[in-house]
Amino acid sequence: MSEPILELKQLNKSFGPVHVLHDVDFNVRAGEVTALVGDNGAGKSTLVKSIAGIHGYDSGTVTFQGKQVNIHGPRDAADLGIEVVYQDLALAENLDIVQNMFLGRERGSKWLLDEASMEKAARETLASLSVRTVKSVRTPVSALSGGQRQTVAIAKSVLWDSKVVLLDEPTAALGVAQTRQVLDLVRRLAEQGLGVVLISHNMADVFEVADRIAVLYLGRLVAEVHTKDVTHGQVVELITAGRSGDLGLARPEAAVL
Ligand SMILES: Nc1ncnc2c1ncn2[C@@H]1O[C@H](COP(=O)(O)OP(=O)(O)OP(=O)(O)O)[C@@H](O)[C@H]1O
Repeated sequence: MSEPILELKQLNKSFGPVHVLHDVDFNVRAGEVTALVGDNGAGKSTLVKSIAGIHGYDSGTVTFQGKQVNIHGPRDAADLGIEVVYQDLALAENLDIVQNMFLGRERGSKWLLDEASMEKAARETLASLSVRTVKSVRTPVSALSGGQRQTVAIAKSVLWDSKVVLLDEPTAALGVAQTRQVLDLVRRLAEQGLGVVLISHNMADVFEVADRIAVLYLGRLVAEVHTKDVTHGQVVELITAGRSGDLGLARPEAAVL
């Protein structure tokens, strides 16, 4: 079993009087896809935003590549190589793929921002992820399908030597074929050695690509299990009830309670 690249311990987060995350332990492992699942309001987005530095956490520790780190803002997360691909994707419609992939990344770039090198880097990144659905990197985002947009947003997140990528419902708005392409891409990220976190409500997607499943229930991490050790039914039970009697009896060692 690989050591976690990112390890959260006893994380707590409140918004005013609302205690959202309770002593959450959560691990991300390089080369693996960890699905983060839980009902609406369970705290998935709050956990991801804590990791991404969008908002802080009140207590707990974050260890990255074996060292304890502080993530106080998005810059801290980006400097560590932690990237989040949000559902709204934050792509600029009127700009092309290359421009979007470099948007907001002007500072401290490893490439001088001349058009030719940006275009080359964009093309190479898409090629390294075996993305073939996008014909030209000069296509404006407004002309791309939902799946292609998702692909561009994911490729953007790995352009900068990322180590951990968190994907918020990447297939939520996609059709069957596009979902297929994005799930393939999610697997390839892990195969390239990244630690991948997939937030999803779709059990079929989760069971298809995730190596592990972490379940949040009312702000508590109630289980972290190997996908191969559980059934859909057990995971649904963990999501809806915070426990699975079945799992408890059959494989007490599988759930970290
Ligand atoms: N900025 C905020 N201020 C106050 N409460 C918040 C804030 N952000 C989230 N919450 C509360 O935290 C809880 C968890 O919300 P969160 O969005 O993290 O859940 P989620 O698991 O991502 O849900 P969903 O699947 O619906 O996106 C909810 O009760 C929500 O109302």
